[in-house]
Amino acid sequence: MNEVVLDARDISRSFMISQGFMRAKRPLHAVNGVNLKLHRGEVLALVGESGCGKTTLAKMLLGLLPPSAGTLELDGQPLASLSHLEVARIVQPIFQDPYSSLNPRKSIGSIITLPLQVQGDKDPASWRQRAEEIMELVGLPRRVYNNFPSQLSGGQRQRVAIARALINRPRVVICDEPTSALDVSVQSQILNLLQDLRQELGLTYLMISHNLAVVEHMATRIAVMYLGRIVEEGEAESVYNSPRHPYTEALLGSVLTPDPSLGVPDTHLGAAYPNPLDMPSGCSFHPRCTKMLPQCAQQAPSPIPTESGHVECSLYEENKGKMRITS
Ligand SMILES: Nc1ncnc2c1ncn2[C@@H]1O[C@H](COP(=O)(O)OP(=O)(O)OP(=O)(O)O)[C@@H](O)[C@H]1O
Repeated sequence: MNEVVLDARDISRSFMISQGFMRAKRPLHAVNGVNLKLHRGEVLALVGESGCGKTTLAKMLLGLLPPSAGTLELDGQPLASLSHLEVARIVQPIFQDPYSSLNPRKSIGSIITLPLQVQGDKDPASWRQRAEEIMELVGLPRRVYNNFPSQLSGGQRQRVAIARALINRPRVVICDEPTSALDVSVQSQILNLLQDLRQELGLTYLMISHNLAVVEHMATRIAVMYLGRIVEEGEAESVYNSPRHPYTEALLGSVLTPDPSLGVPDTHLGAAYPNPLDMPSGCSFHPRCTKMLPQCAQQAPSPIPTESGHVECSLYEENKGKMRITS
């Protein structure tokens, strides 16, 4: 369980944003100094509101977007030294929308076997057999091999996406909201399937969600992201049962507005999600925090170790390597 399969050290990614004609471009810090370790066999849930940087972080971990700063290692090797094909053999994504992530003109068989072709598998005669094996594992009947995505239900399409991701037996799977586009009745079936596959194939998951409840029964660890930073991280049970960061508490209470672009002030938190181009001074959460201290508007908190992770909040201070509440 202690083998590190993915290690992100202080990684950041910014985008230069133009705010209109004749105005200078400004950096938007989508991911801002994130440290994250994925240990073999664990399910790390990355949670946070829309726009906090989850997808940007996932794209960097998949080698699809280079970090502006920091280092990334996959299976002990610097990600920057690996080719796209090598990265794809180690880490694979499963996206949220099985309607748009599958090519409607390709048959299920060709969708599932495409990664074998891309990786230059030398034995095309075995592709169908390998596809059927993985179809059985994900609960898809063999008879759909020659069907097209439009002939399948949403749940079956997500099973196709899972089969495609797993056919080359990656070690890490990044699941980006894997059930949010599905009917509620199907969501738990897909989560249970992912859980079974993890055990059977020894997989490690990074599960991205804006909703802590969705990942509740799967996560072994939880990382809470806010405006590009991991503000709290730790063992799932500890984060659920005794959340330290006021933002984690708010997420657990599910009181956040789902779409920050709506600019709707959240009644519980008192203010809308900030514009990432105009980051608040000090602690970036302070304008919405119900427990704000006088220093929070000026001073960005440093990470403080907890029993199983860390929290970035001035309510706590480090005392001989342990955390205590600021007096
Ligand atoms: N290619 C890009 N160019 C400019 N800005 C970007 C780009 N990609 C992301 N951003 C900005 O970076 C910030 C983080 O976006 P990101 O998509 O990573 O967040 P997210 O948490 O995944 O959101 P969602 O849950 O809606 O997918 C947002 O403010 C977004 O507008």
